[in-house]
Amino acid sequence: MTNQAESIRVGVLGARGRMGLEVCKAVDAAGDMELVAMLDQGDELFKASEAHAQVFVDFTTPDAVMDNLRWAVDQGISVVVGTTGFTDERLSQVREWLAAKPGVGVLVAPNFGLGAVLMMQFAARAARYFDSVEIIEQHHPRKLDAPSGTSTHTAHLIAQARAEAGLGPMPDATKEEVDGARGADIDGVRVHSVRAAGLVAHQEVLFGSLGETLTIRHDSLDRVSFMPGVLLGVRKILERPGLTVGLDSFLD
Ligand SMILES: NC(=O)C1=CN([C@@H]2O[C@H](COP(=O)(O)OP(=O)(O)OC[C@H]3O[C@@H](n4cnc5c(N)ncnc54)[C@H](OP(=O)(O)O)[C@@H]3O)[C@@H](O)[C@H]2O)C=CC1
Ligand SMILES: O=C(O)C1=N[C@H](C(=O)O)C[C@H](O)C1
Repeated sequence: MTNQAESIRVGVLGARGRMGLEVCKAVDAAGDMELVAMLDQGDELFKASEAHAQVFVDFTTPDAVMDNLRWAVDQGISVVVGTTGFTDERLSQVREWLAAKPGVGVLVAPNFGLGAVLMMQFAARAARYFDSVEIIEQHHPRKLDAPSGTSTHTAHLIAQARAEAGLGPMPDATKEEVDGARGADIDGVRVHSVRAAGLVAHQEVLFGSLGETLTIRHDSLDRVSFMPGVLLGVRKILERPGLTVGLDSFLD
């Protein structure tokens, strides 16, 4: 661990998990950060305030993340969140907590892969030009949730772009003979979740119109792919009070 005067003091929640382990390594290797707390299931959160963490990074579970956030915001600690499960209701709740703590920032990013952020931006841009669009997300089989946070966020962006362009429902005469055969319906966009050994995190957005298709695909082949985005979030969150959703505005 480094200990420089200017270092950002970082605590990691979910530190023994797949992402948490990678984040601990990345923070430890970053010259401008100090890894001051590594906490996982069963550890007491107060240890992070004793360690004077300025920023928490949370990669835990959808069940755990809200309690962690509540605690951190109350303590005046900013948080970079990768954990999934953020509904509009949850985001409103976080905004409410932050309203009482004006200097504190929370970044909730469905995907920290820079390529994945671009994939979502490209999909939102393409959405107005095509009659049909479906999302196929593919992940490792130990993932706890489906559909993925990334696919849900992409579906919201696409639905918003289609609505702004005045597009109606997509053409689809299919009667679903077996429940789930057509995937989940998220804001009118079908999302198909694949889970298979060997995969890490992958997503295709398939657009179609008469006589043509466009496929936008992103692959995270290793969890190191998320680290530049996580470190960027840690560096910027202290200057961004309030709630930020998605890494996009941190990349400008
Ligand atoms: N935004 C992004 O770019 C990415 C987001 N993710 C998301 O991040 C989350 C974590 O993924 P992943 O690392 O693969 O999952 P893991 O299951 O490998 O890691 C989660 C860790 O959090 C621990 N944990 C559970 N509850 C608490 C708690 N209350 N306090 C502290 N730690 C706790 C778990 O312990 P135990 O196992 O004992 O329960 C586990 O060690 C998921 O929601 C995933 O979708 C993943 C990759 C990228
Ligand atoms: O659980 C994962 O692995 C991932 N979760 C996030 C999601 O649900 O979108 C981000 C990435 O896809 C990896």
